[in-house]
This record gives sequence, C-alpha cells and structure tokens, in this order.
Amino acid sequence: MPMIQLDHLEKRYAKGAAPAVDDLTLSIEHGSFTCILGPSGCGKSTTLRMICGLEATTGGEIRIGEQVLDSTAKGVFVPPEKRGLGLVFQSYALWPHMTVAENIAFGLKVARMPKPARKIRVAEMVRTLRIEGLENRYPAQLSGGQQQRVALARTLAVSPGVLLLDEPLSNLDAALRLSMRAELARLHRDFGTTIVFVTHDQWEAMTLATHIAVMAGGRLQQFGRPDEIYGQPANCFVAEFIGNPPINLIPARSHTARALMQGAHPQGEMLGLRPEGISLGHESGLPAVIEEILPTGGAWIITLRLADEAGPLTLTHTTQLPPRWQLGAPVYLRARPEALHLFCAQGHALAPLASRMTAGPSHSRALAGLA
Ligand SMILES: Nc1ncnc2c1ncn2[C@@H]1O[C@H](COP(=O)(O)OP(=O)(O)OP(=O)(O)O)[C@@H](O)[C@H]1O
Repeated sequence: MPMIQLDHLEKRYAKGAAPAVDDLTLSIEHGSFTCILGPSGCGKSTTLRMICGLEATTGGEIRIGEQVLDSTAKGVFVPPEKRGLGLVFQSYALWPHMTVAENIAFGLKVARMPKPARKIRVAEMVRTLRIEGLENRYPAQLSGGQQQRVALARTLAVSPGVLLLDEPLSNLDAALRLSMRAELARLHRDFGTTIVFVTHDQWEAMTLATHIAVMAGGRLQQFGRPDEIYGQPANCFVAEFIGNPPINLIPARSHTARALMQGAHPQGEMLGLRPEGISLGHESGLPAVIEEILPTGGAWIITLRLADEAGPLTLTHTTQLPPRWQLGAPVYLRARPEALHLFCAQGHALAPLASRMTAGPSHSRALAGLA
C-alpha cells in the first residue's frame, strides 16, 4: 500500500476559476524520495499544501496509509497538526526568541517528551545536521544555510513519518545548495523517511529523487524514476523541460528527421534528439557544419548547422571529449537510436524508435540519400 495516495485531486482557489491542481493521481511509496517538479505556477506548492492540510482540496481524496485525510465527497478534513507530517518551507520560520537548541526541542516539548530524553534527542539532531557549537545562538545570529539545517533538525527531531519540503534550498548559494543536497540524500538514506520535495530545479530533482512527478498547468505530465523521465519522456513537454541543454526538436517530416530515424518513420509530428546522443565523425552520416563551440568546464556545447530542404536547421550537441573541430568545419553526424524520441501532433510520445531502427547498411543508405 502506498504511503500517500492522491486520488483525482483538484484545487480551485475560487469558484469558476481554472484549477491550480487538476485531476492529480499519484501514489507515493513508503521510504521514497519524491520530487514534484515543474515550472513556476504549475501547482507544486498547492499540491504539497493540500497534503499537509494547509489548503483544503476542492475535489478528490488524500490518504495516508488507510486514513483519509481530506475528501470533499466524504466530508473529511484532518487538520495539519493531526496529520503527523514534518514540514519545512522555503522560509524556515524558526522561533526568533528561542535558541537553536530550544527551536529543535520545541516539537518534543509539545509532544511532552521528558526533559532528559529531550536533551539526548536534541544532541543527536545537532550531530546529524552538523550544527555543533551553534546550540545557544538565536536564529538571527545564523547564516541562511545554518538556519536551514536548524529547521530540518527541528522537523526531523519528532521523527515524522513523512517529510514535506517546499523549495527548502532555494535561498542558499550554489556551494551550500550542493552540500545541503548531499545532506538530504544522507538523511533519506539514514532515516528511511518518506520525503516529498517541491522544486523547479530539474538538476535537484534528478540528483535527489527516487521518483519525479512532473507537473505543468496543474496537471501531472509524468511520474516515474529519474532515468525513466529522462530516457522515456511521456510527452514533448517533459522531453523539453528535462535536460540541459534542452532536447533538439526537429519536424518529423523533414529530411533530417527521416534520415535520423533511418527509414523507421511512423506517423509523428516532432522528433526529439538529446544533445549527448549525437556523435560527430569525418565520413558517414548527415553533413553539418560546426557553428559554435562553448566550453562549460569539463564539457562542451557544440552548435551544428545542417541544410534541410525546408531551410537551415540548428542542432545542439554536447560532449565531454575536447572537440577536435574548428569553427566552420564540415562534419558528419549520427544519432544514437535511444536518444531519439518521436511525438505525435498532441505531443504524446510514440513507441520507442530504437527497436524499429536497423543498424548498418540501411542507416548508411538513409543518410547517404541526404549527403
Ligand atoms: N492563495 C491563492 N489564491 C489564488 N490563487 C493561488 C493561490 N495560491 C496559488 N495560486 C495560483 O495557483 C496556481 C498554482 O500555484 P502554486 O503556488 O501551487 O504553483 P507552484 O508550481 O508552486 O509555483 P512556484 O514555483 O512559483 O512557487 C498559480 O496560478 C497561482 O497563481
């Protein structure tokens, strides 16, 4: 049984308004680290706020285990403090008049844990979150990253079954974000806590999550493991949203797309090609010209220009090998079949192309036809 079940969840902030969350069904497994990912305004925070009870749903149902937390149809709404969930929001909301130790102990005190046990638990949290030496400081005397750790320590101290995090790293600088990400991954490993994490940062989601729910316009676009989301995007939106630099999108009827698909071109509207799925050579493949080379430290982004019957086409290629080409050099490109994704006119992914494509002579023929 999933830990958290969202069934056809809907949230309209005003009667007649477009839903901020629309027909969202999601099963969050026990012990998973689920990231809700999507662009600004897609309904991520609203979803999290409905799970924790800060917002009531206007349709559908939320369950934790067998307990219904919110159901308009059943007339059930369990208030946030009775849901047994740990929350950390973007603004850390530490008590300013309490020291770090008092902040961490707060929830334990409310739960009436005896003082000696409380002291032991606070010390344990201070060690786990690596904030030793800060116990007697007040929040105003801490850096953003330290406040973040205290907020996490305070939440984890009460051993919540589920930890809900809403962009908790967004106020941190790049280096601190990286170390806090590692810390969150470690906490997830060590505590086995089920974590639901809201972010608009695909890198954060890809590196931390066991599962990613991609949302757009209030609707779930895809739910799966990070490698599935990246390797088998369900639609054009997911394919474009995940991946940096973004996937190349080529009209499927163009000569270039048909050559890349090696003759295996069922009905399709757009062909996606991941930048790292391109390889460049001197001899066979699609003719192109090196237009730009951008070093990014350890990797290079290469812009390629191709002549297609419909006009010039630009593709992005990434490589971790130092490029051997000069600007303007003629090259021949090939694409790994697994890096190709075909989408229909409605944007849905069509069956993977890799299995339909034959390696070898037919590929060469298809490409030669264009050369
Ligand atoms: N209290 C509210 N009253 C009315 N509309 C709201 C309210 N909160 C959010 N919305 C609207 O609901 C939609 C979803 O907002 P939400 O905050 O859930 O998105 P988000 O994906 O978390 O965005 P961001 O990444 O910018 O925080 C948006 O169109 C937003 O304007």
